[in-house]
Amino acid sequence: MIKKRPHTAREVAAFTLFSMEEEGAWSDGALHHYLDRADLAPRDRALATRLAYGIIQNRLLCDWYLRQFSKVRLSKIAPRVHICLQLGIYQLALTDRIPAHAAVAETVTLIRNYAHANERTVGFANGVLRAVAQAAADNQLPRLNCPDKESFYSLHYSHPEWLVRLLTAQYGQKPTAAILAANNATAPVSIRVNLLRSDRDTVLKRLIEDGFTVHPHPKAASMILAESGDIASHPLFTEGVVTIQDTASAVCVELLDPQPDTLVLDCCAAPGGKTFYIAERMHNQGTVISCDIYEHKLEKIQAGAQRLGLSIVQPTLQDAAQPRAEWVGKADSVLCDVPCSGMGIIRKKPEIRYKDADEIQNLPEIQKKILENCANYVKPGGTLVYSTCTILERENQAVVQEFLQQHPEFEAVPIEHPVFGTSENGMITLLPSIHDTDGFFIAKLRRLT
Ligand SMILES: C[S@@+](CC[C@H](N)C(=O)[O-])C[C@H]1O[C@@H](n2cnc3c(N)ncnc32)[C@H](O)[C@@H]1O
Repeated sequence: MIKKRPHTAREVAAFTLFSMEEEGAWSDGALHHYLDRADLAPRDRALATRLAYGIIQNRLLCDWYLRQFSKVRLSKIAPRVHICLQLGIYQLALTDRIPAHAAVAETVTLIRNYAHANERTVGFANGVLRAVAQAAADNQLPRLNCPDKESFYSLHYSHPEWLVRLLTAQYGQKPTAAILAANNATAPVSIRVNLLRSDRDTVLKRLIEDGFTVHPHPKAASMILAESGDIASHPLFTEGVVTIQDTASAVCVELLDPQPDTLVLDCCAAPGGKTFYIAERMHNQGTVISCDIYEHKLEKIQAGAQRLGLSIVQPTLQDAAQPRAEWVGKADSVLCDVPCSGMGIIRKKPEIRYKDADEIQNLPEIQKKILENCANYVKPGGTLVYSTCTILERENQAVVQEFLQQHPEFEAVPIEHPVFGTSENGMITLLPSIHDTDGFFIAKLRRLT
């Protein structure tokens, strides 16, 4: 992290982007780190947030504009200078409320102060930004000229072309455009009420009294949607009355339908969001074995269970791809919420879209191994749910279909849920563009023998 204390919204945004580039920091963690240190007025906090996320959400488009105006190749521009130029171009070309002179002057100041730039580089950046500002003022910004719809969407919505092509092959052109647009929109914060401690109406009333803009989810009975406010700092959160959880995750647990006094195995459980809802739906009666492969992540499960008063949760170190003899045939319900590419949660973590395509190529192999192994823990008549927070079929339907072909002892269970509707083949994909949730896949299976 950058040691200096940021003093302006643009410094917070720049430091956040530098940390992501230089240390691989996540956008939300880095942004909050610098916002906490900056002590900005609410308006400037909002501007810093908008700039940081705006650049991540529009990086490819900003670079395209930069290429049109820069005589220097992008690969030859130093990383911090490049980030500052993206910051300037975003303000000049893609927003309409920020005065151009402030965008140019403050970007040049950032380059001078934080990008280790010499006068020649500062002059180059100044020239590029002034040219963009002039073109924007004259309504003469270059128009995207792309050979096909996919390459146009890729630039227009700043998603890599391989991802756009994959989504188009799966969902079609128009639905893909809607998904990409939804990925760049602001997601509401969704809150789930711990029904062991309160009820939705009471929580809604309290949050409204405390100045939050909240309303009940129109289709998910357990959820509240908040448009603003820091729920995690509210006493209702610290006292374990509410959890921040996407509606799609709640739907996943509702389809698993865990019952009190049963044994549930949550095989890839950290940080524990679904485990907590499972234990709440079991009225804190029975056992939830909550596994993860990383020991340090088990502490998060433990802390969350304690906060919510859930004593039946047992955080357990276990590789879900490796057999554990004493669990075979014992569980009433098994949840495999497997590691995935995360291409459904771009709305919340915008940088996920830029993951290396090769790095996520082998995920289906790991996912199949986990499903294959954890299926052995389900007792006859028991339920197996496979889920991911991605919308790529190769990690979803393809994994489950192959599993079902090889395991006639399992059958798909038709799904009916108010948030999604019905699915005869036991598989559903929730989409930000349709369901206003994270992109999420859920398959519900039953063990016959
Ligand atoms: C999608 S996240 C789970 C989210 C969690 N179910 C929740 O609702 O909060 C996947 C988790 O699987 C864990 N994981 C990855 N590989 C694993 C493995 N082989 N066995 C068990 N856990 C694994 C990761 O550490 C990560 O915490």
